[in-house]
Amino acid sequence: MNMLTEAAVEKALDHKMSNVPYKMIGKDVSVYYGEKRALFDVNLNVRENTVTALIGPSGCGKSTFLRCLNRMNDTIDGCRVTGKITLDTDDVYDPDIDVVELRARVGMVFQKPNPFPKTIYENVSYGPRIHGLAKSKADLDQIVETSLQRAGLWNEVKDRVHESGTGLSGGQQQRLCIARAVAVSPEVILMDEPCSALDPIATAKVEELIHELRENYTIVIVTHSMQQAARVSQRTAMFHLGNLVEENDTDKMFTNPDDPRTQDYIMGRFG
Ligand SMILES: Nc1ncnc2c1ncn2[C@@H]1O[C@H](COP(=O)(O)OP(=O)(O)OP(=O)(O)O)[C@@H](O)[C@H]1O
Repeated sequence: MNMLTEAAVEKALDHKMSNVPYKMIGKDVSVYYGEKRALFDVNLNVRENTVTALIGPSGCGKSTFLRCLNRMNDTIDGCRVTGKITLDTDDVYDPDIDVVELRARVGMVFQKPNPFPKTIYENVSYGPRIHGLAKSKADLDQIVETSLQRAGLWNEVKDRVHESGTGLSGGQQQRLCIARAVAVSPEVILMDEPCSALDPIATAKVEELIHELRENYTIVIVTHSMQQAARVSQRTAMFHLGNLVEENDTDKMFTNPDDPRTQDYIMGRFG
């Protein structure tokens, strides 16, 4: 298949996004930090094997919504979430759900690469070990290798997996964090501005990786970069002042959005 045909197929697939099933459903999601309300009845669904970008001006609630998806807001004192979020058929906020298990199914990559101050091997093998995913040392070795391969890092580190993860470059550290998230076989990966601390070359590598990861995982990414949202995502959701303004196929959002606030934000008129 030549490049043109491939691009045409990709485009056609993008236009069929409305047929892609939902992996996560957010219904009437509101979030309060003490008295302050940060999200207002957000209805946003995340499609399977799709990259969904969350955009909007600073403080509009993108990270707050992202953190609802794997209950990371539980760790913030005074934070209260109402509404309903499901992962497949499971209620994410069911009091009986095992939150550690949930966060393995819905992994997270943060803004600043945050490897543990341990070896590359230990960074990637920690999750599989605590979740009992490997029966033997050989199994664990295999998981580490596959995860580093999926994160596009294996070739760069295969001769030094027993050296410190913090000795890697910023971009390599972020790919190590992606390998660490991938190692526990998540279904969804949440990324909160994963490239904001990276230079353009490292950013391009991570973006390429996000594109590849979509084959096996559902991805939700918060980004301040309109170019990045347009490059990596198939669906885009625009937030403003705690409200979901619009959610649509990414190419429609960037060419013919339904809401004037989306148009203004994309054109750099506010935010
Ligand atoms: N831990 C917290 N305690 C109190 N208020 C918070 C907390 N985290 C976020 N907020 C408030 O909730 C609102 C939404 O913040 P959030 O970080 O979700 O926005 P954002 O769109 O991700 O912003 P940015 O693009 O600047 O990261 C803001 O008004 C913010 O001040």
